[in-house]
Amino acid sequence: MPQTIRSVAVFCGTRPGTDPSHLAAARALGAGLAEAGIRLVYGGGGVGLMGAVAEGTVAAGGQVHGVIPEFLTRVERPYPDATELEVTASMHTRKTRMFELSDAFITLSGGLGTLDETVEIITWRQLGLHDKPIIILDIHGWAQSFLALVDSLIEQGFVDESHRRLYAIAPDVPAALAMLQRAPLPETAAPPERL
Ligand SMILES: Nc1ncnc2c1ncn2[C@@H]1O[C@H](COP(=O)(O)O)[C@@H](O)[C@H]1O
Repeated sequence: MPQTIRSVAVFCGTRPGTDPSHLAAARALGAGLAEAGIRLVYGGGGVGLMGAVAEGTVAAGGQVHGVIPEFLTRVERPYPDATELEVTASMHTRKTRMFELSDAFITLSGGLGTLDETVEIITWRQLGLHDKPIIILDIHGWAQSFLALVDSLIEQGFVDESHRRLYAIAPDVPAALAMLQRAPLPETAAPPERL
């Protein structure tokens, strides 16, 4: 019997955004992961959408593993009820640990940090460093400007058209959860020294 996804990293904002649908999606995603028996791995913060996704998971009885660099603990204020909170020495270690701990990645809405995390995990897949599913949630049109940028880069000959298949777009949380449940457990992942 094929193994399924057990642990998912969620990338999302330290702010809630102006439209309430982002916060609602964060809570629903957290709860949906818990109900599917999937552990949430995330940046450890208790603020904005990060806090909401963790709260959604814990409220539904799920497991939360936060990974936060020491220097950000005063700014992103760790979510107090996480099952586990790992404090790293640097941003790089945080990213590497989140990568190691996760079988798949979901991007929820967010700002520049969320974009950085998303683009990095896509480019690691482009480089063959892993084959873990990457799902981008398009809540309230959040992903549209990113998708338009990729279209423009393809049109200008800087990105191969096939690279659109490195990630999937989900219109809402139930669609993202359904994609996760259909995904096989990835087999390939580079050792941390290659990242
Ligand atoms: N350069 C960065 N690399 C990785 N993660 C980052 C970076 N800058 C900020 N972050 C983290 O991303 C999340 C979300 O940040 P938003 O800017 O609110 O999207 C947060 O944990 C940042 O520490």
